[in-house]
Amino acid sequence: AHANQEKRWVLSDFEVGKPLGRGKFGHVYLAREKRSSEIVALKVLFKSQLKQSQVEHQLRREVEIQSHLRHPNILRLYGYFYDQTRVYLILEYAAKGELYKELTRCKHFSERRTATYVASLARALIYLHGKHVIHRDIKPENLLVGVQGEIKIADFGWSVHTFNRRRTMCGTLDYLPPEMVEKAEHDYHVDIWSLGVLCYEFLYGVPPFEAKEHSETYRRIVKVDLKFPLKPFVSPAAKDLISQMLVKSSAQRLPLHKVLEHPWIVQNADPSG
Ligand SMILES: O=C(O)c1cc(-c2cccc(F)c2)nc2ccccc12
Ligand SMILES: [Mg+2]
Repeated sequence: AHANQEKRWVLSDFEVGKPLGRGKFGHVYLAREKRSSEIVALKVLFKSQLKQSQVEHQLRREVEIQSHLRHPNILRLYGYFYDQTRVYLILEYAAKGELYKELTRCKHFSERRTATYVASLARALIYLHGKHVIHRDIKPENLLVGVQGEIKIADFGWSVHTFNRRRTMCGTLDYLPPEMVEKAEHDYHVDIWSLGVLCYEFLYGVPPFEAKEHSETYRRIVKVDLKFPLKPFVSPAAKDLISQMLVKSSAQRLPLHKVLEHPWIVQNADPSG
């Protein structure tokens, strides 16, 4: 099935506005679809760059996966089109932008804000896993914030359907669980590990296994060298949840539905998400 391509989109269907950000393969612009006046984010990717980086298949997979997903905490992909030199993705516009910029500004988030984000992400991951999709790249850079402050998972570039699990990886190791850094087979439990890393980073402002050298981060991950700083203060209940997610054996990690039932989440997450 095509990515809900009932309609053949063309660039002239849109009024293109200010740049929202730039990624490795091109820029994202604010845009308005002329007929509906709908505001969207138009992600423009250069074919030359995509070819050079050999990610065409990954992009097609990202489009195929994301276009079929419907969840309040997953960024919508409405469609795509391409011309001679570029591929365009028509994406939901997340009005409050990139979460990592907010985390940098605030240094760290409160327990209530963190628990609300973690609960929303757990629900989104339950939905994703229910569709046999693992994201594999859950990190602040891939999280956006909607106009109501709700968190949205974006960038499905590394997501896969569970049957074809690829072991190639790039970028920071910080979020990868032991089985991925050890290049063992891996499954949807990887997203539970990354959610635990995120929860820690939201509360402390730094990821749990951060180190100067890649080799040191690798050692800390495979050893699950988890330490909780004295500052900022974080409740024992929060540490308990993190400790139950950052478990080396993937099958022993707290299942996502149990994350939603954890006392710290129940007591701190805003039900509206
Ligand atoms: O010229 C093309 O046919 C073309 C199509 C697509 C493409 C087709 C569907 C979905 C999607 F996300 C991308 N990506 C490309 C990347 C590099 C060079 C050419 C192409
Ligand atoms: Mg990304």
